Amino acid sequence: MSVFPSPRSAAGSPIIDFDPAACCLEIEGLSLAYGETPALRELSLRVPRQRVTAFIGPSGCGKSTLRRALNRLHDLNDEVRLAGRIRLEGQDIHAPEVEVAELRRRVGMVFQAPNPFPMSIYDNVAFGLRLQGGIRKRQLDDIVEWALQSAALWDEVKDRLRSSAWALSGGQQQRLVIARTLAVRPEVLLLDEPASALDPISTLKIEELIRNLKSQLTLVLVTHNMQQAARVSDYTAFLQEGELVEYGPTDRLFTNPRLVRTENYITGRMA
Ligand SMILES: Nc1ncnc2c1ncn2[C@@H]1O[C@H](COP(=O)(O)OP(=O)(O)OP(=O)(O)O)[C@@H](O)[C@H]1O
Repeated sequence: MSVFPSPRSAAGSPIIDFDPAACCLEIEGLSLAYGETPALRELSLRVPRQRVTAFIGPSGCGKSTLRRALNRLHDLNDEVRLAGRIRLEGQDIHAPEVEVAELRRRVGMVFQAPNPFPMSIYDNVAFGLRLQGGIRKRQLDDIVEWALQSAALWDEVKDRLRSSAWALSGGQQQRLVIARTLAVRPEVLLLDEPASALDPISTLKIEELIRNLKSQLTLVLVTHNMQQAARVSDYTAFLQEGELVEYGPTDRLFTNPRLVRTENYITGRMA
């Protein structure tokens, strides 16, 4: 296809050969272009279940485009052309029987800037559950508490659940947004630079939370911050110009990269 002139690296697109049974997401030959401009080029990788996988790479390499593709946020952009396949637990996310709203419940997303809704702490967390309907008040209370506990926020807010979410600090707001996302029981949590707007202490709390959450679900972390990727992720995918350059266990990729392009990036020889 002419808009995807895929200049693959000499080493080819390296795939870690995870057993498909251990994978939550499988991306196969994914290419995506905005009009005539390619953003992802024949990208293939498997994201293992209940692990943290980081996508790193220079600005414009396609990290956010890939993250958006994972829960079909490009659907309404007529300019976008997509080829290849993404499977969630073995099912093609573009299959006609897949409902986009259900896909987005299963693949939750947390953005760079905390975006609590203009309502109480409780109502923020209950929001998605109320939309689903059919939940009794007592059950809702339990899930709100569980989600706030899971997001390591319960102790700080349990006495003011009816206060405005906007009265929380930035770090608390981001944990509230994570609680709101967890409340609908996603299988995957996509985090796009989740701590970049936060102070160092709030950042450490978010990082600890990410590490703890992998006992419950699969996490994908999109970040510019290589130290953060090194601290919290189990696997790291390095992207450049829309191509997957190298993918491997985080410890190995940062200490012993296989390709010069990766080494140049992680040692700061390339912006
Ligand atoms: N909505 C869009 N329309 C057209 N081009 C886009 C759009 N979004 C991204 N692009 C282009 O696609 C390429 C990849 O962008 P993307 O935002 O995915 O990169 P990124 O690695 O997330 O960058 P950053 O780290 O700066 O956020 C870039 O060339 C960008 O200009």
